[in-house]
Amino acid sequence: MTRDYSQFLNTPTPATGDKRPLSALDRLGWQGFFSQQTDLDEMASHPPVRITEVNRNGLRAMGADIDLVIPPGLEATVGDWLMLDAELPTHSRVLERKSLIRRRAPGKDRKVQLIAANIDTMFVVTSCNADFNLARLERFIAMAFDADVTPVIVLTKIDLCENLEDYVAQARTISDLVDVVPLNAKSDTAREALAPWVRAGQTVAFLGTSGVGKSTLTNALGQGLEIATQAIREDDARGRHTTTRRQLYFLPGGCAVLDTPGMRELQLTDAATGVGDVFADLQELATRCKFRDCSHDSEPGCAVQAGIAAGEVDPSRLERWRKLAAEEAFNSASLAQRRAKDKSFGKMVKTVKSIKSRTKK
Ligand SMILES: Nc1nc2c(ncn2[C@@H]2O[C@H](COP(=O)(O)OP(=O)(O)OP(=O)(O)O)[C@@H](O)[C@H]2O)c(=O)[nH]1
Ligand SMILES: [Zn+2]
Repeated sequence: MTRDYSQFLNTPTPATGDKRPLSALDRLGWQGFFSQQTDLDEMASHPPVRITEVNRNGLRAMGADIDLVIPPGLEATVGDWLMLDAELPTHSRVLERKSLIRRRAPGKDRKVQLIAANIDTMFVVTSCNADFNLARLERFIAMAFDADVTPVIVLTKIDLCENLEDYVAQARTISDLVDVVPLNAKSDTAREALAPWVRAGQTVAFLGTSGVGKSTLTNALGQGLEIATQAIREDDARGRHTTTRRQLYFLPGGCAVLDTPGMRELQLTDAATGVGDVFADLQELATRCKFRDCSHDSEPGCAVQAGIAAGEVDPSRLERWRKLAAEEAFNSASLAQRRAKDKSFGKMVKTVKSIKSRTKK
């Protein structure tokens, strides 16, 4: 007997003009991508729940009429969808992710940490002032591409800036695939400007350095919900302030907003694909260099240098590509690779020290 799954398997992402009432799952960000991974039987016995919060007690999971805390032990992160095993919650099945933002933990063990899953849009926020930095924007965009998240560049503080066109033009040089949205985060029009991405059933996040307007924008979307100020700050062992909570907030219109400090401090790691996507034009050009390991410096037959000579390639962009690729490679290096590097670095330091001490004597 074939069962008719069509009713729930075709859960389209609600469109802007869609007046259909939103189900509890819609509001949590349930999409066709997830329903395709399950069936009615499983949904009945193991209902879908989304991880909306990660804290010390475990993972908070919400579904239709479900709100529980799963104790630590499940390899899942905020934004994940699970098919809940009510008896043994830590054995719940984690659904395949639409997108995943990870990072390597700083410090010795360099374990990969899951930051957030199933984000649809990442607003990369910068302001039209000294914060604006093309290299940093490119790095954030590369991260988004690598995580399979759609990046959108948001330029804030346009009300305080005189040469807006310059900023917009520069931001547009980054990638043809990325929209650029200039706005005043404090004005009533901010919500409207982000509306194409902030839709029911979608999950969005803000990324950017401190003071660029992420909280202001988050609050603008929430209409006075004071979302971003709800994060709990605690002192860590070293007396620094850290936000221990990572949380998804749900807007009245049915869109989820992620607020996590981890997102704000992302280092570029394991994002070689993303870097390649941002600099796709240069990467393509480089395939025509004479040598496969061309460093695009002074090698003969370098197609990239030829592009610069012909005025088709911006030399500063090549420079940023190099730096970003190097940063990515360094941060993504395995512990063993780093140890090897550290060893040779350590040797060098020793040599320098012994030379110094000898010359002192
Ligand atoms: N005039 C103007 N002020 C803005 C705009 N966006 C943000 N601000 C102001 O800039 C300051 C910093 O904004 P926040 O929203 O706190 O910045 P943030 O990115 O959340 O900063 P962190 O929480 O430190 O990461 C606040 O005083 C805002 O009112 C803007 O578009 N125009
Ligand atoms: Zn080359």
